[in-house]
Amino acid sequence: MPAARAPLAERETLLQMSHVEKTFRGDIVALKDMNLQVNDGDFISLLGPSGCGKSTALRLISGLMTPTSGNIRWTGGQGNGDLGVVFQEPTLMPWARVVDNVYLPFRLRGTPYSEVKDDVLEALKLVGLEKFQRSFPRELSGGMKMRVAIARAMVTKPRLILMDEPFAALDEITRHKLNNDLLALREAIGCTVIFVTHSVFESVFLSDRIVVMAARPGRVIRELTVDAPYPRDEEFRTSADYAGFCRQASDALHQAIGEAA
Ligand SMILES: Nc1ncnc2c1ncn2[C@@H]1O[C@H](COP(=O)(O)OP(=O)(O)OP(=O)(O)O)[C@@H](O)[C@H]1O
Repeated sequence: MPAARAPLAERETLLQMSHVEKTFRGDIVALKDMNLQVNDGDFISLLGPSGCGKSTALRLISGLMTPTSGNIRWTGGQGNGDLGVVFQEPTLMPWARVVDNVYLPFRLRGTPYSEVKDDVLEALKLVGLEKFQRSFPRELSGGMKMRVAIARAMVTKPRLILMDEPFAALDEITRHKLNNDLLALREAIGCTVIFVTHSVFESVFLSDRIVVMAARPGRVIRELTVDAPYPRDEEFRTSADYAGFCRQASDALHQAIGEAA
């Protein structure tokens, strides 16, 4: 069992983005002076209108891109397997069975399957797909494919998981279910999450910190704390507290859209 999360104010810094700027083609300022401290155990949502630089921020943190200026530093350095990434598309290998898709991060490191079989099967169990380990992606629904992608991102028990609108293409009911499952999974492996979304409701349900961004240039304009305990469930989703947090986040999002207009 992972240790209980420390209160927000007492968490240790996992990584720090300092004065990060990203410019494309010389004049498209995707991000300007972005500062973000990510602490161990945070569930952070990056919430903002289209084009405010949410995906760019995630790609910079993942190391897929480098900042034009500023820097991103992991406390104590980034170790092998510290990071898992889930994109909007599940990006599974269509020719490989579910179990082989989840094994992939280990295979890329050259770890034999026999050494990590238990981890792979545990990850599949955590996403409720142990009975589908021999299936191919084409035999799965959209929600199930996304579960495989999440299992693959979590199988190495990374310290940080980056998720770029993973549920945007799913219907509302499936999305709610995956939101519930994601929180349960996070409890099980105890990782930190940065989650990109356009949805106020999703950001409030999942996160304890919401970073609201505005576009042109992409920047952070507000940060909100969702001070509601985990585990969160349907009772939270229908509570007055939830409605209140959604109102705050919605106001901040409207401010972000107004500032970009
Ligand atoms: N490779 C690129 N080349 C040129 N411009 C880019 C590139 N990637 C992103 N941009 C621009 O940078 C800005 C931020 O894009 P980004 O995709 O990070 O925004 P976003 O908030 O994730 O948007 P969305 O919610 O629509 O996915 C946009 O104006 C986008 O057009």
